[in-house]
Amino acid sequence: MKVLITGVNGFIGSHIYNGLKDKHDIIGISRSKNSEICNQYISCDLTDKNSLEEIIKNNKDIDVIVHCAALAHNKGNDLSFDRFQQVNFGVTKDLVDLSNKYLNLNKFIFLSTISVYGEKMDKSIYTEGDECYPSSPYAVAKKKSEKYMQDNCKSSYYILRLAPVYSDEFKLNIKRRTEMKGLNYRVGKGDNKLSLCNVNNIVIAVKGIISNKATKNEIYNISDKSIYSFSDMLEMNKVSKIKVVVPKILIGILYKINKIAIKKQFIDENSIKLVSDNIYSSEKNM
Ligand SMILES: NC(=O)C1=CN([C@@H]2O[C@H](COP(=O)(O)OP(=O)(O)OC[C@H]3O[C@@H](n4cnc5c(N)ncnc54)[C@H](OP(=O)(O)O)[C@@H]3O)[C@@H](O)[C@H]2O)C=CC1
Ligand SMILES: C[C@H]1O[C@H](OP(=O)(O)OP(=O)(O)OC[C@H]2O[C@@H](n3cnc4c(=O)[nH]c(N)nc43)[C@H](O)[C@@H]2O)[C@@H](O)[C@@H](O)C1=O
Repeated sequence: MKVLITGVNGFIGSHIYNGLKDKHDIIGISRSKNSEICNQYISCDLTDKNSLEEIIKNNKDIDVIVHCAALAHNKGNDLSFDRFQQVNFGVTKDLVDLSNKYLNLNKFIFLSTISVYGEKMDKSIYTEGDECYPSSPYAVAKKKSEKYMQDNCKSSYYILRLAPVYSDEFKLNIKRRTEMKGLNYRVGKGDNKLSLCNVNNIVIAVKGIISNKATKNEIYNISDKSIYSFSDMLEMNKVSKIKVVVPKILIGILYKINKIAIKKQFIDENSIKLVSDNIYSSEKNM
């Protein structure tokens, strides 16, 4: 199969590349000039639709697209709503439109996020059929991409809603929940529960989809079978002997003050993430 991986130099794209490279012919795109891993690499800012169109026109034999490129991890200097729309929605839309126009595409795999469900204090388990209430610009753009794909993609599509992803080497999502200024911290007893996703499980899912083991035109939560407590995450990221314990009630008060007075989406979203259970079931059969 000829597979196009966008965001091939990124954390997840590079793992998918390594998992597929022995059996498939892979073209990789990212923004950076060079790729240390991908032989058939094209450097392209995907927001430049003309350049993307040239790439697609010149590779009409692409069978599968794995679309990983996005602004993730609050990266980049321009974090405006418009920038998330441009990169995280606009590029997905262009890729769908261009693949409809030029390719006889077999499968379009889109890396979405569990953030599309939105954060809720009083809800702890999220499954694919649940209503979505995305709040951050990142999540809004991802949800809009999902909808565009469902309404317009002519090939089979597969939407993967990833729980926060980690590997043995890359634990940013765990670090952010357990470490601040070089010190480990814990909220309350550390017993709140969370789904995480080992990057290898994404590679397994993508391989399964490419080898026709998944039902097409579906959305799938992708997460580890295990559910983790914040104390488990502290074990995965021990950086200091001292553990700062932040009382849950303090975060609860901040959450309430924010609702009434400060009204910052960042505080709302992240206080919910720290004091509630967030389980993204991956039990749906592929
Ligand atoms: N990591 C996680 O926990 C989660 C990730 N996801 C999703 O998975 C996908 C991959 O995430 P991850 O690998 O962690 O993120 P990274 O930031 O590591 O990788 C993102 C990739 O996208 C590329 N990219 C970004 N903007 C552009 C652009 N304008 N043109 C071309 N390439 C661009 C980057 O290129 P370059 O490096 O050259 O700048 C990079 O290769 C994203 O869609 C993300 O939303 C979803 C849920 C959780
Ligand atoms: C599924 C989802 O997974 C990942 O997102 P996330 O881990 O859920 O979200 P986050 O990184 O915004 O927040 C996680 C926690 O971390 C703290 N927090 C936030 N921002 C800073 C921050 O800038 N610094 C520090 N120290 N802590 C922070 C905050 O306490 C919060 O509770 C993404 O890769 C995303 O791509 C994705 O889709």
